[in-house]
Amino acid sequence: MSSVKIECVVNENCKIGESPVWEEKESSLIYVDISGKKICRWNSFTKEVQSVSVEAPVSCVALRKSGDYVVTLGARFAALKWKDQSVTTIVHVDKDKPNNRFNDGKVDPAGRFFAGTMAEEIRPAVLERHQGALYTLFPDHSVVKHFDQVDISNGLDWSLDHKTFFYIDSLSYSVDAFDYDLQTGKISNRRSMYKLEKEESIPDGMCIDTEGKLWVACYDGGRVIRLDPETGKRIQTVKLPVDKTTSCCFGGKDYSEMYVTSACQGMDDESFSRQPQAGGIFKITGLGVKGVPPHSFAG
Ligand SMILES: O=C(O)[C@H](O)[C@@H](O)[C@H](O)[C@H](O)CO
Ligand SMILES: [Zn+2]
Repeated sequence: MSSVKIECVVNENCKIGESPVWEEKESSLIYVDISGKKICRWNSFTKEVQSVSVEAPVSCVALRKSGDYVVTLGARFAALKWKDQSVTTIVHVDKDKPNNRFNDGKVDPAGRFFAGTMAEEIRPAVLERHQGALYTLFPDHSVVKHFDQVDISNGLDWSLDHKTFFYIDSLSYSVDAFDYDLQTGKISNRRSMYKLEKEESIPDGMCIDTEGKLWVACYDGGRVIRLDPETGKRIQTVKLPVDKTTSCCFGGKDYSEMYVTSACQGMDDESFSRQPQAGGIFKITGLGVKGVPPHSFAG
């Protein structure tokens, strides 16, 4: 554990960096800046960042089997063609709630795109409560709503045996588990797996490693924590040089590096001058554990 190293690989101040995804064929990390309204791609060889700007908050990006990407843009699922810099709407959700937008999302092991919504924030973590819901976009472009009454729909991932779905509604300060049916994409039997401690602050994005342990980025906690779903205990804490750590994924060679996104929106000048890398992308090496490659949307 003493060989853990943290490096800021993209020293640009995303307003809300989110949704890091490793794209093996490009040796790149893709991610979004939600309120910066752009999708970014950092090439790990050239160290260059390319980006596509869009006209609404873009809260997550995922790979697509046919190539290119799917994103959540405002309250829409949309297709992104990188070369053309074009986005086309697939489905619009929460039409009765014009103040809602999508937040975090991820593709399940069968190629379905899960993403949840929230009311737009007045300032970080302050918003109209219970306005969000969790949705799945199926490969045939049909949409299912799993539940509503969500505050801030956030991190999600699946267990290695695909029998459990892990999910975070940030303002519950809990990492929850559901039974997962990979055949149908249905979730059931919600329970809390881990309750955050006060200093860990707000649970945000998360990912699973090859030992089946969960890594959760703690917004305002300046850390990622490693949880054991079997025991419901925290087994490791890795602190970062910024407080607003938003999400994490594994990438790089054999998925042995962890990438962490962060935010600077809502910081005052004083805290920004103390944390000039706020909103940057960080690479953590030396964790001694690998991650699982991301799945691609099958539609
Ligand atoms: O990054 C996200 O998932 C949200 O879009 C953010 O707004 C933060 O989670 C939120 O501010 C913390 O409560
Ligand atoms: Zn998030």
